[in-house]
Amino acid sequence: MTFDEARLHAWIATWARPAPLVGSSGHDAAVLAPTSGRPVCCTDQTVLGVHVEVDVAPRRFGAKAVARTISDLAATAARPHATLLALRAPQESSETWLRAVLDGARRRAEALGAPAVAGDLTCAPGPAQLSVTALGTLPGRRTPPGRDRARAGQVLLLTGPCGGSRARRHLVIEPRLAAGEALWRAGATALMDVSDGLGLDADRLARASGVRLVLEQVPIHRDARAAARTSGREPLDHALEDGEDHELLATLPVAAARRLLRDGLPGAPAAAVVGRVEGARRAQVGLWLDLAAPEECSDERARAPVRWRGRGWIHGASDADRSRPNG
Ligand SMILES: Nc1ncnc2c1ncn2[C@@H]1O[C@H](COP(=O)(O)OP(=O)(O)OP(=O)(O)O)[C@@H](O)[C@H]1O
Ligand SMILES: Cc1ncc(C[n+]2csc(CCOP(=O)(O)O)c2C)c(N)n1
Ligand SMILES: [Mg+2]
Repeated sequence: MTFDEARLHAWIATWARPAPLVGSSGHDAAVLAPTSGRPVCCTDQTVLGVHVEVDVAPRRFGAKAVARTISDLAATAARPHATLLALRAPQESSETWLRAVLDGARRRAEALGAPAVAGDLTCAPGPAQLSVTALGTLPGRRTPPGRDRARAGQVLLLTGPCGGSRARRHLVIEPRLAAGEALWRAGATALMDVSDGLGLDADRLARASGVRLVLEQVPIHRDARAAARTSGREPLDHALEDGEDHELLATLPVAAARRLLRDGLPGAPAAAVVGRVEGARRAQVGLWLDLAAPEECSDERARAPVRWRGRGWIHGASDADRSRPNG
């Protein structure tokens, strides 16, 4: 069997009723029970050949699409509530494959606390694509976190090591939901997930906030060291440029960061303070690296931070100009 919307709808109708849904299943739009907290929403497209290899296991495709969307809720300190799944695939896709994509997505969504409440199916030539919209809630009244809210004097915290995600981790993303909420409650103002590369995303955070972000250490994932053995690139560059780590970057007061790390950040045992936030004139805004260990640097000038000039993932950029997004 190939793509047949009617058959797929009939199969979807057999799914268990999702908890947040109070309206009719299979209706034009899903009506949900009221929730406490402020509504939060985000959406991400996951495209075969762009975000996953074309021969990916279909359940993994579905699961990744959901997890990477929900990572944006984690980056907002929000609690997941529901998801919508929009699948587009070519006619020749087997029904078994299509069902597996949707089932992988549905199960991951359920496990992350955001059952799939609605969606859409489209048959069209070209690569398959699953677009996931997530709804969540932000508790309390505190100002929401924003990538534009880093302030001079804060420190930069990263929830885990980066790099080498393509080997495996990008398919099994663990959104840092508990850590995101704990960071925000502890006083983090800027929060962001690392999807396009630690360097590029930290640079975006710095520019959105109008500050100079100084990275003093880069926790390198063992997958980055493994990737470097065959890529000819440094493990540090893998950590700064690979992306799809889905760790959180946060800026917060130093005392709050120390307290959180002492008590343990939930779901993020390898979290660490990795840098500092400085006020800056316009020309200094962005990400800077200050990675030299003090004992290796008797000369004070050797410790002068250098501007980060690496690469990251920018859709539409060719390999040649994917770097230096901001001049
Ligand atoms: N088509 C669009 N319409 C409105 N806003 C958009 C559109 N595309 C992107 N944006 C906004 O631009 C900003 C950056 O988008 P982007 O998709 O890069 O998000 P991200 O969080 O950086 O990436 P990721 O989804 O990989 O975590 C977000 O605020 C997003 O909502
Ligand atoms: C087949 C294949 N090719 C390349 C990559 C790497 N990759 C794709 S998108 C992206 C950034 C995040 O995307 P977005 O900005 O859309 O959130 C990265 C690092 C992959 N995972 N699979
Ligand atoms: Mg994000």
